[in-house]
Amino acid sequence: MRYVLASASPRRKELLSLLGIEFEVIPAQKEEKIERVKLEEIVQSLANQKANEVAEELSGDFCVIGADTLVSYKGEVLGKPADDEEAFGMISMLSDRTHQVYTGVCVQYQKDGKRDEISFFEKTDVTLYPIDRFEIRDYIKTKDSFDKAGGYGIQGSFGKHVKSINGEYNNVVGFPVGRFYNEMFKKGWI
Ligand SMILES: Cc1cn([C@H]2C[C@H](O)[C@@H](COP(=O)(O)OP(=O)(O)OP(=O)(O)O)O2)c(=O)[nH]c1=O
Repeated sequence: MRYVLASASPRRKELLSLLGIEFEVIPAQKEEKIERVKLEEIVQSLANQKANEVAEELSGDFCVIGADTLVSYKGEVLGKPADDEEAFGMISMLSDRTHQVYTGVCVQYQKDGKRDEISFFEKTDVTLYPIDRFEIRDYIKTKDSFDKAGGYGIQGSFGKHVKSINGEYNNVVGFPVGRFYNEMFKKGWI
């Protein structure tokens, strides 16, 4: 099977590699559109748009994987911060509280001319210790914020501010590899 990851995220590439399958990377290029209200629907719709965009370019047998990660705190949806100030605002809001990280995954699978799909989301609760403004400034100086939903990366130096998580860790990093593997295994696609 020709496995294709429709994502430019280096974290997703690393996480999918854990499954030991050979795959190509063809990132989706278009700006995704948010048309839903519930976060679990938004991340699945965005993942769907990414996977479909790449699948439309392919023919024959393929298995295209798209994913999207967003952070949510009390109804506010946080994507990637546009600049340092926005990152500061996001991390201040998340400090000393519990927020949710949602990743939507969509798999477009085509074999012998038949198309099928998997779509799911995973939610992980993340609780942070209190972080003061000097610590936030120091973190933002590392430039680790800018390409990450919510303005932080749990896998880097920000890890010292994480008190607890409830749910799949890799979901926070951008790809719930455990859930993905199990969904794929049930379908016989891996
Ligand atoms: C919360 C959090 C997010 N992230 C990352 C995962 C995602 O790469 C990113 C959210 O952006 P996404 O838009 O989901 O993905 P992307 O733009 O990196 O890649 P593509 O659209 O091509 O698939 O934030 C972390 O690495 N660590 C974290 O702790």
